[in-house]
Amino acid sequence: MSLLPVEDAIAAILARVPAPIGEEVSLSEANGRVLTAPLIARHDQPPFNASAMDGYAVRAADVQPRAFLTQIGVSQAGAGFDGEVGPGQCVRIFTGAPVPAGADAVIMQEQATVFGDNVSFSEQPQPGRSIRPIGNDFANGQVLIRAGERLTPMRLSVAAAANAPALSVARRPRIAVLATGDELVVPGTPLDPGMIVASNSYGLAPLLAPYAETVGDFGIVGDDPDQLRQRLESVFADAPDIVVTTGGASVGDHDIVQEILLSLGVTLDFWRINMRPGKPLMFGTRGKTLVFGLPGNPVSAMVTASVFIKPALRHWLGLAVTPPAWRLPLAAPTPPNSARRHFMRAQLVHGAAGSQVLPIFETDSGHTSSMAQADMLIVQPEHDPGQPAGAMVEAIAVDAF
Ligand SMILES: Nc1nc2c(c(=O)[nH]1)N[C@H]1C(S)=C(S)[C@@H](COP(=O)(O)OP(=O)(O)OC[C@H]3O[C@@H](n4cnc5c(N)ncnc54)[C@H](O)[C@@H]3O)O[C@H]1N2
Ligand code: MOO
Repeated sequence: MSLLPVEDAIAAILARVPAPIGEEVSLSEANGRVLTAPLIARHDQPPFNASAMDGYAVRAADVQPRAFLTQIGVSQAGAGFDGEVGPGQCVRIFTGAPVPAGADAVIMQEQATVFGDNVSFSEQPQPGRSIRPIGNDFANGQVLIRAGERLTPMRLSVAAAANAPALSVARRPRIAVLATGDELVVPGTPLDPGMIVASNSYGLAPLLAPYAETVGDFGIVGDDPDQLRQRLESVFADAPDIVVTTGGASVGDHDIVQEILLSLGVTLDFWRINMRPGKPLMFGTRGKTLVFGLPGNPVSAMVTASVFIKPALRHWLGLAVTPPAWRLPLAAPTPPNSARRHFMRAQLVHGAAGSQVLPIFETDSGHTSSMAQADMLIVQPEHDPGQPAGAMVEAIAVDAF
């Protein structure tokens, strides 16, 4: 049986992902979205020379020890001083207020001694002192956030400062999730003999949600061909962009997901990857809909979603930068690997030696409690002989977007 290399599978998936489509959203709805058009400044920021301190706007050359300047007015944020500061004069000014014409420095009020309208200063400023010059932050026409970048709270703050009420961001896919298996019951159900709680969808939905417009949970369906066909028909009738099934992906007599998908018009691109866990992953398309058939084992489902669906979703959104694979020293040795690439559960640990990655030695793809401890997946190459503690290894951060 030939197994597809991981890179080939990712390439095959990315080739099916459509180009990003832009939609306008208001700033308050844009967090986490990915820009499809650059954010370009439409004005200089600050829009005027602004004071960085509460104090006095002065002509720097006029400030001499024991000399008094005459205060001729006040400039406050939102209400600047209209006149000009002449020789021997100063203006009371507050943080963020426009620096009046004639003044070329601001002295903070802690350095001032005031007698009525006369002010002397204990500091002799250089021109430009405590002034934020016009355009110092950004200039009209400057690209502030590029297309393909994800909006974060800090970037949204800049977008608002640039006076953009709405942004063009990538439309997110609508995702449908369906669990298959006769043995499955929803969480909270008393377990009859042979039954298993269906957990996969509860991990997959939040894993995929940050990239999705919606993640619809189509529940559990048994391994009966007619029921599975009917349920998948109703999934496709909802016209999702991406369908994710779990279970029934392997070669057993009840593993009928592939057969039913094919009968419903899905074209299969591949089935079975040279990896563990997650070997029986299948991927295809039905019209414009991408279809991922994940293995039922819970660790296999979460690992294949992380390794294959996440990159597809990033590509869908037009994200320009793929997250760098971490290179971290091992906190403990790894055992030799088989011919399949191993995505090894691991923990990120921080100690005196810095950050290290600690392998979790559980390899059972049904072992959920060890998965719950993992915040990294060490990418162990095919036929890797095993590495000593301290060796640098590649790892994927489970929570990385
Ligand atoms: N003869 C072979 N048998 C198996 C092979 C193989 O190559 N030859 N591959 C194994 C591998 S690797 C995997 S992975 C599994 C994948 O099997 P399926 O995708 O067909 O999954 P199921 O048989 O339906 O379930 C496997 C396991 O996971 C539990 N499960 C299923 N769905 C859920 C769910 N939603 N939540 C929680 N747990 C779930 C299910 O009860 C089973 O225990 O096949 C191997 N077999
Ligand atoms: O690949 Mo299966 O997911 O190892 O158990």
